[in-house]
Amino acid sequence: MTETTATIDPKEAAHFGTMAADWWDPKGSSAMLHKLNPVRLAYIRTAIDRHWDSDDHGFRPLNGKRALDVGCGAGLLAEPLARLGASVTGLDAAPENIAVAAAHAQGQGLAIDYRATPVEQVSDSGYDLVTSMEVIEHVADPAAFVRALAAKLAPDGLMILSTPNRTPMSRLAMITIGESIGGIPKGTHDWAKFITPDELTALLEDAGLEVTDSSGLAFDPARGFTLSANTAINYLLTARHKG
Ligand SMILES: C[S@@+](CC[C@H](N)C(=O)[O-])C[C@H]1O[C@@H](n2cnc3c(N)ncnc32)[C@H](O)[C@@H]1O
Repeated sequence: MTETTATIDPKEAAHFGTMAADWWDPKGSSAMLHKLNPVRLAYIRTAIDRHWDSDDHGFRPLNGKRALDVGCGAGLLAEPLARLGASVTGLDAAPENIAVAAAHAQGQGLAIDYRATPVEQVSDSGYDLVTSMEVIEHVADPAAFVRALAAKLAPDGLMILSTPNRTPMSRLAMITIGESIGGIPKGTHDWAKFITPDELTALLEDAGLEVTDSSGLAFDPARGFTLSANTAINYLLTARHKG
């Protein structure tokens, strides 16, 4: 079993490790993440273009940039970041996910540095982009996790996080419906560990960052996930070093 560290809860790592084999199947146990991926990629792409004023970089706005995706699973976000030109490092608590991620990237001809290493034990830093999508609600110590993410971010870097809000609506959508008929494996979420935007903003500020943008991720059965002002279910935050 994966060891407990400041940020890794071994029970969470074991749970997600059981999902590794069908992670890339859009109808498999990670179906919800496949549904989220296009909309969060659109958000990230806009944030990148704004942050680096990269209109002129065309299809590869992350050329020459280093990206760190923490809690990468089997690489649903890491691979598009590599295609946008970044040199990508992906970390995950579940070694099974890292094995599937590495094999998948190789099959796609993508050179991604995948590691089953806790973020606080990564020795290099200075990443231009740090992402962690749908992860903080699964870590052992959210404050230590955010501090460790912040320590990896370059002085002018960009951090983007997404996570479920802690509201009656998120309990209904992500657990009551999501884990019964919504395709999310049972036991994936503990509502009490969900973090509100204000709580996450406070953790980021304590880690020396400031939030520069936020968006809700709303769901409706006809249109799927969309960016929205409504943060009741899930949301994205962009942050950078203060000052
Ligand atoms: C819901 S999945 C999200 C995967 C990926 N970020 C995505 O959105 O496609 C959560 C992932 O975080 C990983 N994880 C949980 N706690 C972690 C930690 N403390 N450090 C790194 N990865 C962690 C799990 O193993 C799992 O792969």
